[in-house]
Amino acid sequence: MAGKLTQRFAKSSRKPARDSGKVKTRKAPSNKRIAKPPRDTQIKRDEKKQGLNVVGANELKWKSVEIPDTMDDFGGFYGLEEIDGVDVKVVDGKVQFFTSDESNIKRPESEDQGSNGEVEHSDDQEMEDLVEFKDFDDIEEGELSAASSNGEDSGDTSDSNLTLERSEKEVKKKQGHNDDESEAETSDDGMEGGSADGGLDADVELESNVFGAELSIPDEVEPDLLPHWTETMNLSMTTLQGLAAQGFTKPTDIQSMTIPPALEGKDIMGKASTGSGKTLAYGIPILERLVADKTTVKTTGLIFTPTRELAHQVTQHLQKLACAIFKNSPYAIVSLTGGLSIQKQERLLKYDGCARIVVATPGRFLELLERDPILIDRFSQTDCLVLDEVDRLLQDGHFEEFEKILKHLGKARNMKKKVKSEFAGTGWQTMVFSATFSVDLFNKLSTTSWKKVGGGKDEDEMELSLKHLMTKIHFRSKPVIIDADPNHKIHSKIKESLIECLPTERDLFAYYFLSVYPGSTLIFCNAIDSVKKLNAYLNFLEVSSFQIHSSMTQKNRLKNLEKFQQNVISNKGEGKATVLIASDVAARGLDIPGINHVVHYHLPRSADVYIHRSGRTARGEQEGVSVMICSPQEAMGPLRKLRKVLASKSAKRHGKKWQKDVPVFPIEPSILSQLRERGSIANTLAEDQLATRSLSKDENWLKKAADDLGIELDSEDEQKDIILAKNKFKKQNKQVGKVQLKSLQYELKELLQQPIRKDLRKSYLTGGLTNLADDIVKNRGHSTIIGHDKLEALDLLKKKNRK
Ligand SMILES: Nc1ncnc2c1ncn2[C@@H]1O[C@H](COP(=O)(O)OP(=O)(O)OP(=O)(O)O)[C@@H](O)[C@H]1O
Repeated sequence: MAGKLTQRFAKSSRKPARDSGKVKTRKAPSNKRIAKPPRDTQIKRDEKKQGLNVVGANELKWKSVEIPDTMDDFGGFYGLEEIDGVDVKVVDGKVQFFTSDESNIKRPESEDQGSNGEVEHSDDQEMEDLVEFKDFDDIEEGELSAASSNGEDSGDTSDSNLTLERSEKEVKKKQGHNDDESEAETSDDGMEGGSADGGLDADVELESNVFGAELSIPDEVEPDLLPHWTETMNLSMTTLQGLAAQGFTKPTDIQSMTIPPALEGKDIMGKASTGSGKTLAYGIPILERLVADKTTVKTTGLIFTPTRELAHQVTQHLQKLACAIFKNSPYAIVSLTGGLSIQKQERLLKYDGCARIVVATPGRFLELLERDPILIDRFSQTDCLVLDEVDRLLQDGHFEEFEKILKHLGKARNMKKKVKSEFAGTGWQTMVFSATFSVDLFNKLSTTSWKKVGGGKDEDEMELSLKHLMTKIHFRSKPVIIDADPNHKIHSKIKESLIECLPTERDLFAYYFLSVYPGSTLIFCNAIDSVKKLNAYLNFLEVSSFQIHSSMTQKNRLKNLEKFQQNVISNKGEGKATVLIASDVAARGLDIPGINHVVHYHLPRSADVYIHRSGRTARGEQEGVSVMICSPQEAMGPLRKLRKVLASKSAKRHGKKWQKDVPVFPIEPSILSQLRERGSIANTLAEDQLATRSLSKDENWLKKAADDLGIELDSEDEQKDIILAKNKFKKQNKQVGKVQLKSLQYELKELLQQPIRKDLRKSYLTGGLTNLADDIVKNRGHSTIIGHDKLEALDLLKKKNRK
């Protein structure tokens, strides 16, 4: 019987591989899931006899489904389309549509029709339907099996989980949503989102995978090409190819200490500094298991991360490692996170060969398990469980979700054990990792009493943390404890420093730092409001600045990460700063290549956050700078505590003063004074911009609420609500009139055109102490400050440390 079909219309704008002919020439994999044409044709003929038209998805006249504005969980529903009077059948794993109602079919005038009225499909058309289906979130069974099991081309490999859904955006636009300003996912402070980059084009798609890069994979790797790997561990050719493709010639400390026991199946508790390669320390053992497990299609490894970005990044990292076998299988290693369509993820998980390794955030993973018990069964058979950034995963909020996940999977696993002995295992291998295990680090820096949490004074920090972990995670036995860098809490390649200033001058000092030390800088703020304000401020000062915080939509977060990275490359040659301003959503795990400086606009609330934030620089073999902007009040309390917690054991033993631990960053007053005026105007403009946006949002919200309630709103109602009125008044106070706005903008423009000079000296091109002309010709001087040396913040701090 014909029913009502509902389809999620979410075409990727990426060009499918159809043109290349690769899809057409795809061969069936060994499990023969590709549709068999003869039977297919027979069914079409039978249906025709019954007066039914067999049509492609593209030829149906889908109608948009109205979604009520009040539905807040729009992630999976915007862009829904439906149709009546169409029957759908799966024939040999291929979806077919049948309808007797001609009005359901789009008929372009030029289209050829066969004598019986059936649309003749060319081969190309059929292929288009197949590709379209993948993009509709509905994936052809044979196609996926083919892609994932034999590694042949499955079309556009860039269509990963990061793919954006155009129609979703279009519908949102129609409904008056600005992407950058929509969706408060886990809003810390209840504030609205803001323009990500002061006018980011909402139609811009992600052009590349944010964390991805093209690799050239060697066909074979002679073991003696990677002796550092092959001499100490027995790795498959697949892994060696992945390592060689990325140029990783030797394991990092945490990798050489972790991989051998992990390959033996031991549970691991691993600690190593930020940026030291922990992802591959657990990724390689999982890949080795997967390569050895040729017969099954089960999920070999289940990896949990606390943030979505980190899950996507880990996925990319493992995809690169496994490039030799999964080069063209974008779904073999997948991330399951919130912020992206749950329906798509559910469909994906139904196919054999997909999700051999899963990287998930606990919230979305639990949601998926609770919607489909079959998934509980499937994931309970996994071999290996990893908790990346375990200390964060087990903190409030996440832990309840994680505990439920463990309960579901554990129960299913035990049941299997009783019923079918071949499924019985001794439990999965568990590996947990972080750069911060010490309980001390988690104490809030702002608390007045400084208490050491934990047991005896001399008890090892890792042992203490393990006790804590053992109560939460069920290891099979006591795990192997690995501490790759017991003497350092902060990565030894990070040079720390401190800028003291008044709380109201943070913006100015941040601008100073960026002006004198251009490069790629990641600035962390404690509040989303501050992220938005600083972003607007820097944009007015013509600094390339982007923002990322938890009240932005997931895709805008990823988009801004991508834009930041693109700008880092283009600005580098010109000696200009590129800035990413972030809330702590970006503090953990993110591996953004080439960050030169991390600036703590506010001191973080705990020492572990400080370590993770700072660790966004000095990744892998690189060095980096971490600068704290600190008010006198912060210096008295939180900073003191922070330095005490971070002090190395030897410094503590020698009674070294915490103040000497971190050098003060040198500031040149003459340069600062030249930045003051422009900074002040930018500040007024930024406040005006944010207040105006916020007021217009409030107004829309009030109007909508009144409409929903069917009441008429007049300005007196607003006046009566004291909080509303106060808020409005506060914001209005920050606005400047149109005329003043124009004049300020003009003034700022003029100021920005004036060059900044070292020591406010009148410098002459060929005279004076510095020969500017010579500097310019030899590209020696500072790119924006006349008469100033080109100096890296890192070199400056190294010199200072030596002194
Ligand atoms: N053996 C290796 N040789 C060279 N570079 C490596 C090696 N292993 C990993 N890397 C690189 O080092 C960087 C940091 O790796 P990774 O993200 O795994 O660090 P991490 O220890 O997990 O950091 P965090 O604690 O901040 O999450 C990455 O860019 C990665 O590609």
